[in-house]
Amino acid sequence: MAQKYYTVTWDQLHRDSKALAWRLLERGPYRGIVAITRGGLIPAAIIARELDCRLIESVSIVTYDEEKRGEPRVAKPPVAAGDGEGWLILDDLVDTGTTARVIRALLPKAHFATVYAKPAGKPTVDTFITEVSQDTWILFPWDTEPQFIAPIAKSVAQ
Ligand SMILES: O=P(O)(O)OC[C@H]1O[C@H](OP(=O)(O)OP(=O)(O)O)[C@H](O)[C@@H]1O
Ligand code: HPA
Ligand SMILES: [Mg+2]
Repeated sequence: MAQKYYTVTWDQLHRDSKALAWRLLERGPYRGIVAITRGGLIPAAIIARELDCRLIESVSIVTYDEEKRGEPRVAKPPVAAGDGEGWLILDDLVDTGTTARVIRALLPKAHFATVYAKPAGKPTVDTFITEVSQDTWILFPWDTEPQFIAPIAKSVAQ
């Protein structure tokens, strides 16, 4: 299990994805967007809207079972993006870079961007917005829900 958690709200994800769209705008236009499912789907939808891009391809790469990393499995390869020339690949984050290396091998000429990045994955991504430490687990809004938290005075040892 990770040592720290970094909770991302829907609002924050929307803002960070828009910040990424601003950065990607100057590198465009793009032929289309490749969303890495599932985590890349929501950033891809937000960024496609901002970049006015209607052509969305999906690639399914399964690397984790909750916080446990396994061998990456391509459950659905790209069918429409050729060698990636002119295409933008989007994912929610790079952690170890395992998923990124698989997608780069499939689409070597595409631009690869993520909203969040950890140090080990940073060299595998072309553009990202926010970095968190390697021992931090990012909790995305689709993995969480608001719940009761005890008052600070009752949760620390007196
Ligand atoms: O840099 P890495 O160590 O490869 O980790 C990053 C990948 O792991 C997560 O996907 P996951 O395999 O959990 O699948 P999901 O997107 O369907 O949840 C995340 O969405 C990235 O795609
Ligand atoms: O920090 C993370 N959060 C959510 N999913 C992930 N997949 C790899 N690393 C992470
Ligand atoms: Mg993923």
